[in-house]
Amino acid sequence: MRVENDMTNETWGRVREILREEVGQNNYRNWIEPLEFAELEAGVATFLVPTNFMGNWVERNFGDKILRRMIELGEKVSRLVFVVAETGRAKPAAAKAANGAAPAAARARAESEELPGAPLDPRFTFDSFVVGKPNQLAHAAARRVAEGGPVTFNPLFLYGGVGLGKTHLMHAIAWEIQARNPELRVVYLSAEQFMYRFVQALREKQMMDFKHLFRSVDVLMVDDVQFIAGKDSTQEEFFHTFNALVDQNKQIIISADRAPGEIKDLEDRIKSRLQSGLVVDLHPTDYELRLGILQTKVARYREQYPDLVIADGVLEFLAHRISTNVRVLEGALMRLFAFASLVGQEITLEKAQDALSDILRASDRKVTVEEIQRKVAEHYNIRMSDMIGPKRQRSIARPRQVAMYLAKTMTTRSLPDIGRRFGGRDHTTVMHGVRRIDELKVGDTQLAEDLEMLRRSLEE
Ligand SMILES: Nc1ncnc2c1ncn2[C@@H]1O[C@H](COP(=O)(O)OP(=O)(O)OP(=O)(O)O)[C@@H](O)[C@H]1O
Repeated sequence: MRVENDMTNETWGRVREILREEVGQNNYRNWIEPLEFAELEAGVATFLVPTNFMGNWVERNFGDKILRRMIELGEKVSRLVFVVAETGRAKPAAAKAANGAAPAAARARAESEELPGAPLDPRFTFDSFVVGKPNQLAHAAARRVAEGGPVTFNPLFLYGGVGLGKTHLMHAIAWEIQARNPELRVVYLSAEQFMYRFVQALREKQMMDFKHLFRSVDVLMVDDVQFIAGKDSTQEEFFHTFNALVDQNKQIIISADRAPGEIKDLEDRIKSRLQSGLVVDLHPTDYELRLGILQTKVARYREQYPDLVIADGVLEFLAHRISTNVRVLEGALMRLFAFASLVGQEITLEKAQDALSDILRASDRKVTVEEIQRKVAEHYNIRMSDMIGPKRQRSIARPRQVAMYLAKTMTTRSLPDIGRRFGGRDHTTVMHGVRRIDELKVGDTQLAEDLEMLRRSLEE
């Protein structure tokens, strides 16, 4: 037994190192590092965790990964068990959590109480949320709710496509409320977790406890509520919880991937309840917001790694080329950071394109140069033949440059290739055109708007 445990301790050390790479530094610090390996007996590996919630969370989110890696390293393990450590043994996750972005009191509280919620991500605060046109309203509403005061919007319903910041905003609200009012019981969880807890309570005949727990919170936040569509008894319970809390004037915040009315298989009475407060959506990101997010993240990263050098134009290129989903954008940036730290060199546009070729391909909208030319010609009311013809007067040349610019930023075509498609022009002419538009758009808001509008309609 002793020998086996020593071996496993060593394996666990190696598994942790692999997971550090796999799940990222923040996840690692929050969830993996605080785990304490206890023993491996009869195929069951036991870990000590600071709280039940943490155990559940790790099991659900990282259990498979841990198990797989242990097996790969030769351990005879078939199951993981997470046991709450006696006080003072394992350290609470949040006390060691990432960059200190979240208020310390709130962190301590979130960990210390057995509320029925999921842990909050310390990175998701208002501080780290970049505001732009597409998310302005959602952000303002979230701020208002987080500031407390009389409950005016109930529920606050946030919706939007994948990776646009719904979860981030919800966590930010939770952190802020807890920082302002540490005595409030704020519970954040996904609709899936709500169902999981509900089913567990049913199975273990603890419905009274379940009801009591959920009705005793001050702020309830349920993420991805579309998940309960079609799940009748969970919907029913959710409806009752919702009503009980609203009756007590407790704040409810809900998110989903679409507007309440568009969630299929959701009971009408729930739809109408969800619509009864404030419904705001997070629009797909635009170029400016994407660039803002990239710049903010690079600035943060540089605080830790001042040696990072990213050439001019790289972030602009990414903001142009990567889809509206912020998660993909972040993934690309993380890859660049990793790349930079490995090769220790400046990240040029070329290197970025190289390192991110798969991501760029995946988010390639496959717009053709010809489509761009047509769209631009239509927009500026010039003929296609003029777009590729020799005329040089400004009323023709400027739209042509706009089209060249869009061709360069929206397709993977090289400059000579683009030149060929513009009536056999030289690549330096294309380069000049692209640069000219790049310069002009800074001071010329009309041009900037035209570009955005054209891009959007080409992306559709
Ligand atoms: N405006 C923003 N500023 C900074 N980071 C952002 C912003 N919007 C999104 N992000 C980041 O993008 C990632 C995805 O965001 P989040 O998980 O909140 O998306 P979501 O809308 O909940 O997506 P899903 O529908 O997949 O649940 C997160 O890491 C988040 O921090």
